[in-house]
Amino acid sequence: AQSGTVAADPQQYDQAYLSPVTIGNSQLMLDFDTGSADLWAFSNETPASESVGHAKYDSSTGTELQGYSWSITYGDQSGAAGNVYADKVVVGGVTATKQAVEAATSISTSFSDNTDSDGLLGLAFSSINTVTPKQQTTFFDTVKPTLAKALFTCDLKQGNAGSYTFGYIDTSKYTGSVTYVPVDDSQGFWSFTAGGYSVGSDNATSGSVGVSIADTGTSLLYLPAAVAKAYYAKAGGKFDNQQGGYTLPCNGNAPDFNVAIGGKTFVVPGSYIAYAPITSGSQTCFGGIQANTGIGFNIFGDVFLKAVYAIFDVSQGAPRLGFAAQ
Ligand SMILES: Cc1ccc(-c2noc([C@H]3C[C@@H](O)CN3)n2)cc1F
Repeated sequence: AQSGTVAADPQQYDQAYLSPVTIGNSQLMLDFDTGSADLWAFSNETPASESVGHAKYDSSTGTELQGYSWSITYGDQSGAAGNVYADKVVVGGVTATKQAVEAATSISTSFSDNTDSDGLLGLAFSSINTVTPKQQTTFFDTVKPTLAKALFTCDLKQGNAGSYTFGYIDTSKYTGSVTYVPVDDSQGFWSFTAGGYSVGSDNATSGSVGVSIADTGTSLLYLPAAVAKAYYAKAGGKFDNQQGGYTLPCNGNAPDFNVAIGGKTFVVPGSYIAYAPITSGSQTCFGGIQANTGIGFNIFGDVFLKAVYAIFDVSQGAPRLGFAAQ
C-alpha cells in the first residue's frame, strides 16, 4: 500500500501554496486545490506567449485521450482549457500510473502572470471534473484504492513550508485530538457545517457560521456578511469600496477569530487576519476575513487552514473532515 508526503511551499502572503509533482518526465510546481477537481498544467501545447517563466508538461510521454477536452473557470473568473493525456504522476512518492493530465492550450493572464505556479492539482470530488466526453478522476481518487488509508491531509503554515500527506495521518503535526465532522459531497466540495463564532479572547462561541467548504485553493476566509461585520467592528476595520473588501490596521492588534466545528473551538490568530498591506509599506492591511456575498456558502481557505491540521477522509465510506489544532 502507498503513502507519502510532499511539501507545500507558500507564495508571498501565503496567497497560494505550491507542491512539486512529477508528470511523465516533467517536474512542475502545482497548486493543490481541494476546491476543484482537474489536474492541469502548462504544457508544450500552451502558446509560448502564455507560458513564459513556467515549467511545462511535455505531453510526448503521455497517451492522448483522443477527442477529450477540458475547460475550467475558477471563483475569481480566471481559467484554462485544453486536451487530455494519460500519464504517470508522482506526488511525494505516491504514484498514479495512468492519471488524466489536462494539458493547457489556453490559459488566462492571472495564471500566466503567476510564474510560481505551473498548474493545479484538484482534490475536490471527481464529480466536478470538467473533462468531456468522459469525466476523469482526481489524483486522490485515482490512487485511493492503493493507499494505506483512503485519506489525505493538509498542514499549511503561515509563511513557512507545510505539507500534504496521502494515505496516512502524521500525528506529530497536531496537538490534542482530531474532531471529525460529516461532509456533504453533493456539490463536489468538501462541505461541512460550522457552528458558533466569537471575536477576540472570549472563545465562548455563539450564532452559526453555517455551510462551508474547505478550500486550499482559496487564500482567504469568506464568512457570512454579518459575521465579517461583527469581526471588523471589534478589529477597528472598515469596508473599503476602493479595495473591494474589508481592511484593518496592520498594527498587530487584530483580534483572533474563534469558530466551533464539531463542538470544538478552533482559533484563527489575528495576525493571519491582518493579511497583507494594501500597498507595499502601508499600515493598512487587506482583511483575511471577507464577506461571502454572492458565493452562497462560506469558504474556509488558507487563512483558516493554516491554523489547523486538516484530514480529508473517505476511509469510513461516507466522506468526513477531521480538524485538529496545530
Ligand atoms: C491565478 C489563480 C487563480 C485562481 C486559482 C484558484 N485555485 O483554486 C481556487 C479556488 C476557488 C475555486 O474556484 C476552487 N478553489 N482558485 C489559482 C490561481 F493560481
